[in-house]
Amino acid sequence: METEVRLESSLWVGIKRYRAVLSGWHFNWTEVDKKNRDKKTISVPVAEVVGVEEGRVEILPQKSVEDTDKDFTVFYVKRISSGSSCGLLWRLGRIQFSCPSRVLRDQWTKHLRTALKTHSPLRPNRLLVFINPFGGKKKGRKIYHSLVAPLFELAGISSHVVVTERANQARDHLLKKDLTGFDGVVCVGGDGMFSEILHGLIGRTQQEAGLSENDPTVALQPCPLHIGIIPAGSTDCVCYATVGVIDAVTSALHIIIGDSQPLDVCSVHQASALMRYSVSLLGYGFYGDVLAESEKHRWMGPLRYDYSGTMVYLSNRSYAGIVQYLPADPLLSSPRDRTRCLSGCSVCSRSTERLFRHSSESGSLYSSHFSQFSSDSEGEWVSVEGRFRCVSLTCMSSSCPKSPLGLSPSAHLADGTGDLILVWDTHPLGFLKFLYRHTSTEDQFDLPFVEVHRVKAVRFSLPSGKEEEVYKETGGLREGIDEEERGYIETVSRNGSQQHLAERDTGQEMTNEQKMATPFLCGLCCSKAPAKSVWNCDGEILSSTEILCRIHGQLVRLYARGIEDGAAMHNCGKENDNCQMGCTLNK
Ligand SMILES: CCCCCCCCCCCCC/C=C/[C@@H](O)[C@H](COP(=O)(O)O)NC(=O)CCCCCCCCCCCCCCC
Ligand SMILES: Nc1ncnc2c1ncn2[C@@H]1O[C@H](COP(=O)(O)OP(=O)(O)O)[C@@H](O)[C@H]1O
Ligand SMILES: [Ca+2]
Repeated sequence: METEVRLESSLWVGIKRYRAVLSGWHFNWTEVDKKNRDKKTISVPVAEVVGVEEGRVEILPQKSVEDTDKDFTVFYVKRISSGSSCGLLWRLGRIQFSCPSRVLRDQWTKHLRTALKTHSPLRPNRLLVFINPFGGKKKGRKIYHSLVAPLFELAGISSHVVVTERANQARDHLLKKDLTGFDGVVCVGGDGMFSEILHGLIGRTQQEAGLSENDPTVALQPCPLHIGIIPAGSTDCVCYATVGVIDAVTSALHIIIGDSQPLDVCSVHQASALMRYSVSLLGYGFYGDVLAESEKHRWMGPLRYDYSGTMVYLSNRSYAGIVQYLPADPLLSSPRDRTRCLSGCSVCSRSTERLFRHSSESGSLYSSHFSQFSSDSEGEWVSVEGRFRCVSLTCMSSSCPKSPLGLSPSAHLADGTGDLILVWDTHPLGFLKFLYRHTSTEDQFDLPFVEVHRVKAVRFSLPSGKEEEVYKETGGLREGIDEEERGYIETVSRNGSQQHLAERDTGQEMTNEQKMATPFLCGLCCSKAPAKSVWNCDGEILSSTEILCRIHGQLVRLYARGIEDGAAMHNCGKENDNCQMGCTLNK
């Protein structure tokens, strides 16, 4: 058995004397001064020590080392308030110690390095980095080279950097090239870039395991490589929802110390073919239309979503559909329980135990999920039919700066379930209220035309023979719709729209380009409205409307640890009541 590293001695920081202690999981130092009556100690978990260097080392404005033989410098993670959000910003802390002798200095550096290896075994040595130079505000390259690369260098991480020249280059690289020697893959970009990495890594892992991604009943193999995200995109939802802030330095530090956050992934199938994977937003109706519209305005950068969101809202659409879902165990958690999935979440930990227990019992990590798709359990499916403003499925909260608590504030990152949000057709002001609540702590599910279900799988199809009907423009809509009434609110066929819709329903799927050219906003200027929307799958338009989705628990791992509750750590800099971003949820 390995013996516990313990070291304690007097050290100097400038002209002040400190008592420094390395024991168990912590390294701490306390000023030895009569005035320091309350014995203020700085304590750093060994796992959060970024690096230990001999001499007096500076890294800004550039790295310099003053090679003195009695000094050593410790770099560590320091937390600061992020201002508006509850997650905490991480910064590089630095302290230079002087020892009475060189022997003691060498003892300190040796012991600290040994402790570091023991307490954070997932630190990467070698990373494969993909930079999308065109994501978000087109600052990916600058962000990586000025903020991230110097930290990786300090931590002794070697990286192979690929600046992409086309879409899907990163995905193809991961599917085909030799990945030996890499501990993780880092993407510098937005949710679209993350999605490429996700597809590449999941695909590669299944190829090597000899598993078919097309079959929704197959228990997919979890990916061995970790994914790091340096946010440089438009929405950056995956980063925000797993770290709590959009900040390149914070994310780089999570990568360096080898944090590990498992993440649920949803596979989306049409008939028996895999279409895509999704982690954040799989949305039909409003979110599909916003994406289709926004593609025409890419030049606007991140603003394209606000512009298109407003235009699509004004076009006032709803769509008919049949949604079937397989509910998750209601005893484990609920999307309305007003808890939040934070760092160290107990619901997710129990889920890990459950998955591993099944794995040791049956030999396959996810084989317990098999039965859910067998014909015996078909009875468990629930089916609803009607007209929807939007149908959304998310495997996690999907919080982002636009919506700091997200699409489903109580969703869990790694519990093996997703939240299905059904927004039935309603009055435009009702829908605006629903959207607006995403920007505050007000419960967007507490509206009579909204339902949320925690699910393991979802099917969506179009009602047969209904596809030529359009919504009748009556003043009869209201927020409080009865159980029996909502669903089939009166619909009517119109001559003009029949022709328009028939064009879209000839049985041939349109290409993405055709879809983007579809006049989504025709509702603004004429009465024609398409019968179908499109699916927005993490920012990509799907080419099919009728789909089957299945959640795969903890299929990938990120270099992250979930959102740290700033208020709970007394580090947020704000009182609970003053933190707008939902700390109050945990009261
Ligand atoms: C009235 C204000 C309403 C604000 C409503 C905010 C809801 C935001 C939910 C966002 C969930 C985000 C899930 C993440 C999706 C991303 O994977 C994906 C790709 O991101 P990438 O381009 O960075 O690669 N992003 C998206 O698909 C973008 C979806 C964004 C929808 C934003 C809609 C803004 C709506 C503004 C409506 C305004 C109505 C005003 C009426 C007068
Ligand atoms: N070099 C490139 N040229 C064009 N598109 C790219 C390139 N690299 C990546 N992409 C694609 O750009 C899309 C958007 O990238 P992303 O980084 O998510 O930015 P944003 O958040 O602004 O959408 C992704 O779907 C990705 O596949
Ligand atoms: Ca989940």
